[in-house]
Amino acid sequence: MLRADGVTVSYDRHRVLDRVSVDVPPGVVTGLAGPSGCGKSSLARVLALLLRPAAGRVSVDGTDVRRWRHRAAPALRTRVALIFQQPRLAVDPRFTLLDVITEPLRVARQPLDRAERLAEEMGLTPDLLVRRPHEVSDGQLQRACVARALALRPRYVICDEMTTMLDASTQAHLVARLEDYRRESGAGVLAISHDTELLDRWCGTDSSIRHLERLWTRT
Ligand SMILES: Nc1ncnc2c1ncn2[C@@H]1O[C@H](COP(=O)(O)OP(=O)(O)OP(=O)(O)O)[C@@H](O)[C@H]1O
Repeated sequence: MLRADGVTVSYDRHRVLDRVSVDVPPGVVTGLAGPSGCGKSSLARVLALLLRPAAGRVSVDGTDVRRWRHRAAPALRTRVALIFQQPRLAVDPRFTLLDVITEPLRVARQPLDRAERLAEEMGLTPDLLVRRPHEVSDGQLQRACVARALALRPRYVICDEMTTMLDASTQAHLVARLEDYRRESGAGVLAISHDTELLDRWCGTDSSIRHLERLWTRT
């Protein structure tokens, strides 16, 4: 279980999350809905060990997180992957798409051959893999970011408005690939969106949609 327990986040003196708790169990999709600005991305960054909360606890499979960002224990950090809303802000513009996908494998000193299979599954052809971000569409770049997120076989995948700026067919393709990964690996997915219709479609019957606003008034 990936768990945030009573998490508070403030920027300067502005409190955006006030003792929020959320559980992301393995194996299912958990939906997280809420209007723009309510703190969904902040919670995503906390759960991905990228933002240290002012208060509260985060644990990954029972282990409390004590260090954050680059100081976080690699064994915990690599267990949670985050897919961002805007892929252009999430990649190094000098990288080719293949570099984007292999980056976590290189950092973890793991064999790079998995990258080609991931690229193929994401519908990225070899001619696209040698291009840089400015030479591909948003949808193609987001496919590379999803492949990168899955490279180290994370136990939890957080999708923060992953498909908001993409057309319906790219959106359906990315969701289908993540569903393949979830079923095959038993990973837990946290799907974050203001689009509750998308969450309804994605989460189906074996999952729950939580409304962040409701969560924080309850805690
Ligand atoms: N690094 C930051 N510094 C200062 N304020 C921030 C920072 N990041 C977010 N905020 C503010 O915190 C609040 C919550 O932002 P956050 O991005 O977490 O919300 P969100 O629900 O994901 O919004 P959206 O759906 O529009 O992406 C907003 O008022 C935002 O302006």
